[in-house]
Amino acid sequence: MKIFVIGAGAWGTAIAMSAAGNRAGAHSVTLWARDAAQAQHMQQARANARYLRGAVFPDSLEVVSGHIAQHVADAELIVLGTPMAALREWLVQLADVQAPVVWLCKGFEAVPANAPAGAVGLMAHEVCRQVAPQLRNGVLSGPSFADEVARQQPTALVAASAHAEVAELLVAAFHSDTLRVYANSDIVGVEVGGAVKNVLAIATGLCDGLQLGLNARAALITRGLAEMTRLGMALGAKPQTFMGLSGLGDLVLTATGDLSRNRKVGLLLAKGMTLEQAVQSLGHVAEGVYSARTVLARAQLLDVEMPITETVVDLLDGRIAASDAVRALMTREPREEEGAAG
Ligand SMILES: NC(=O)C1=CN([C@@H]2O[C@H](COP(=O)(O)OP(=O)(O)OC[C@H]3O[C@@H](n4cnc5c(N)ncnc54)[C@H](O)[C@@H]3O)[C@@H](O)[C@H]2O)C=CC1
Ligand SMILES: O=C(CO)COP(=O)(O)O
Repeated sequence: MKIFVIGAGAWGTAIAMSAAGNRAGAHSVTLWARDAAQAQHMQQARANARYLRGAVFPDSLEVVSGHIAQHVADAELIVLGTPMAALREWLVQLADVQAPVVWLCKGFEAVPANAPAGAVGLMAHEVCRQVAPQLRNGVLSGPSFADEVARQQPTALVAASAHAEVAELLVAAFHSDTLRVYANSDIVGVEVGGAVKNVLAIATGLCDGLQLGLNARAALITRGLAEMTRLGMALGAKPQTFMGLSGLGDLVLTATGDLSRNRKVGLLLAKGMTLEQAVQSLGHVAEGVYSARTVLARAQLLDVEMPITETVVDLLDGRIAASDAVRALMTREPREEEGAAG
C-alpha cells in the first residue's frame, strides 16, 4: 500500500516508521515535513533527532518536503499527523482527493478568544464533515506513546471510521507483530476519549505533582472516566467505547505515564511554573491545554456535568491556583456513585 503521512512530529514519524517496517516492506511510506531542511536532515540521518531521539528509520521510509500534489495523487492512504490546530487547513486542502484521509490528532478545536459568542469548537470528524464532506475518513487512536511505537514495543490501537472499508484499510496498513489495530465504528466515542483523556491527564499530573497520593489519583481517573463517558453519550457515542482502548486504555496511559506531555503540564504547574513556561518547556504539543475550554463548552451546551474538566479550565485560565485545584474538587457536595457514567 502507498501511504503518505503529513506531519513529521513525534507521532507522525513513529507511525510512518511502523508502517514502513511492517511485513518486510509491504508498504511504500512517504513522510512529509513542512520544514525542508528538517526533511533533508531526517532523510540523510535516518532518524528524527528533534522529536524521536534514538529511533532509527527503516531503510524504505522516504522523507520529503515541498509540493504534495504527486504524493497525494499516488497515495492509497493519507495520514494527517499534525496537531489538531492544523487539521482544518489540511482537510480543506485535501477535500477533493480520492484516497481515504485519516488523522492521528486527539482534541477538540480550540475556540479563539475573539470568536463570536456562541461559537463552539468541533471534533475532527465534525470538521471533516463541514469542510470535506465527501472525503472517506477516519481516525487512528488509542494508548500509544510515540517513543514506544518507534522502538517497536507492543501497542494496541483503534481504527475508527463510519466507513467500514477505511477502518479495514487502516488495519491492513498498520497491524503488525508489535502493533495490534482494532476496528471500531464509533468515531464519536473514540474521538471524545482521545480528547478528554488529555484534559484529565493535566489533572492527574497536578495531583501527583502536589503529592496528594495514589488514592487521589485513582479517584481522578475513575471520576474522569465517568465524565468522559457522560459527555460522549450526550454526543451520541456508545458507552462501551469508553471501556476500550481509546477510553479507559488511553486515560490510564496518559494520566499515569511520565512520557505524557499533558501529564507533564500538570506536574509543571504543580511546581509553580506558569502555563506559558510549562507549554514552552515541552517542545511538543499538549492538546489538553487547547481542548479543555471546548470540552467544557460542549458539555455545558448539553447540560453535562464535568467537574474535573471545569477545574482544569479554571486552572488554565488562572482563576484558581494549582494548590487549590484538587481541594476544589474534594469539597464538592456529596452525591451518589451511579456506575461508570454516574
Ligand atoms: N506523541 C504521541 O505519543 C502521540 C500523539 N498523538 C497526537 O498526535 C498529534 C501530533 O502529536 P505529536 O506528533 O506528538 O506532536 P509534536 O509536537 O511532536 O509534533 C507536531 C508536528 O506537527 C508539525 N506541524 C504543526 N503544524 C503543522 C502544519 N500546519 N502542517 C504540517 N505540519 C505541522 C510540527 O512541525 C511538528 O513536526 C497530537 O494531536 C497528539 O495528541 C496521538 C498519539 C500519540
Ligand atoms: O496520546 C498519547 C498517548 O496515547 C500521548 O499523550 P500526550 O500527548 O499527553 O503525550
